[in-house]
Amino acid sequence: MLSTARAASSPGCGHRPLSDAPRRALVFVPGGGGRLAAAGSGVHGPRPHSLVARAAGSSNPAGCLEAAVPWSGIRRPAPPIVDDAPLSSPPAVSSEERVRQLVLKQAALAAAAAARPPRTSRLAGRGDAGALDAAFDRCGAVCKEYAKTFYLATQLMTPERRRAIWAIYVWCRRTDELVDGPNAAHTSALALDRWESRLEDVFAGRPYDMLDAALADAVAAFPAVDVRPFQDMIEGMRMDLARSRYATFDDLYLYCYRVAGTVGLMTVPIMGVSPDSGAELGTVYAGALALGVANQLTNILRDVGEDARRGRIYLPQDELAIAGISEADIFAGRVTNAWRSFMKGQIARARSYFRQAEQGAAELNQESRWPVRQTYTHDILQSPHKTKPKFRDMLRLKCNFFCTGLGISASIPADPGRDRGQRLRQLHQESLRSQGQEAGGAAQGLPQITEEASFFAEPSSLNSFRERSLGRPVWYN
Ligand SMILES: CC(C)=CCC/C(C)=C/CC/C(C)=C/CC/C(C)=C/[C@@H]1[C@@H](COP(=O)(O)OP(=O)(O)O)[C@]1(C)CC/C=C(\C)CC/C=C(\C)CCC=C(C)C
Repeated sequence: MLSTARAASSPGCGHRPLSDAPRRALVFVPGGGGRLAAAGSGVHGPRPHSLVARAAGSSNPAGCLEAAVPWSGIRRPAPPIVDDAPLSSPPAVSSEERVRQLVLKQAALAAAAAARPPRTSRLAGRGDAGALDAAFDRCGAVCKEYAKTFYLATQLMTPERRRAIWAIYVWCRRTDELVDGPNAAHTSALALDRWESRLEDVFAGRPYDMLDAALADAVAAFPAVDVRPFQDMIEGMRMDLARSRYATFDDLYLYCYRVAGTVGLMTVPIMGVSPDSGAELGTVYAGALALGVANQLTNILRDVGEDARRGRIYLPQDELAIAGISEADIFAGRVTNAWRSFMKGQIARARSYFRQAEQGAAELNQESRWPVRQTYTHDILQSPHKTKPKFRDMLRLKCNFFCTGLGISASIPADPGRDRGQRLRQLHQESLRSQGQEAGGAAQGLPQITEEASFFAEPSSLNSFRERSLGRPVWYN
């Protein structure tokens, strides 16, 4: 989400009251495509005007993409054209349905690519292996710096897979930093256009710097990785430049797909599906999409207060209106019964996406499951109506923690692997002890999202990534 500097200069951040809206409780409809319904009525409130703002301009259209050392190297044939209508066209069907269709196409493309022989033309084969190794090492170092537990978990993967995942992680983080990092105020729509054409060059085997070169090598090694989710993530960043309100959940869903669901589509072809899986590839992809959406929704609920302080509200306006919550209430951080009940519905919705994600995660290659589960943030979603952990919850947490441990050993096929698994588990514990609040939720001391907490949590404790990136050398140039 957007940085303070950008949000402050971003138009469309006015505080528009919704106070004349009817007050109604919203309940989550399981299996209802993420829908919340007004209790006792199938009727939704009026759809408020969309407060779409124009894209923020910048005196520095180059943004922060200029400083890298050019790289010449591998060629990858142009990626297959995906003939989906652009997701920005007026919706005849819901965004959720259009994204679902796109995900199924991605799964079909991946299946077709997997049937082709592996590509051989790689940078590594051209005498650049040392430089390429250094590029991947750098990606690993960035990943370790920003997401240590996840980085440790990737040690379970084959070297080729983990290098590719690191390269994708770094590309995603660079992309996010364009609108959310210390230099975000300099990111214009033009800078994002240039970032996108640079992405196309990466997929065409013309990387611009060493981090791009790692990605170019990764996508050459895993031809089922398609450019579309990468382009869609950039589109998500464009949404962040252009708007600060979301009229409906369907609008917000599109944003969540673009900035987070895309991560799943980028990475499933690398992680691979278990040979024992009987599931359709589409189910696995749908789970991957759901995990990104679930994590992003959780992120949004975690950051309501922080975003509001930047004039931004990533909550469906029609649902706020039905709940009788005004923008003024949000900007003032008013915790009313209406707010609690609203949050209860939002938490239930996020949880439902986590449940769907698990159906896909269970089908992945065993060595990929733990790394994936390290990215779940569901532990910070408190059960509704509980602000203090009860004995039952503590027991459940302990069980979760124990099961994570079992997951690790179960993913180790042979004795040497078992030793490696034990060592990894030990490293994981050490890293948790030393970091205090790395990924993984309640058991590891993350701030909890209750129906009210997101207003009051200290911003500085909420976002370790962003905090850690400030005041450091800007590695993503
Ligand atoms: C195991 C594996 C392959 C993990 C993927 C790791 C990866 C490539 C992560 C990239 C994450 C990233 C940097 C995304 C950029 C956009 C962004 C920042 C999205 C938000 C992440 C949270 O970051 P943060 O707390 O820093 O947020 P702030 O911007 O600072 O506010 C997101 C919430 C998205 C995270 C989404 C995922 C990690 C999705 C993971 C999905 C999979 C790995 C698919 C799993 C497959 C199945 C079948 C379930």
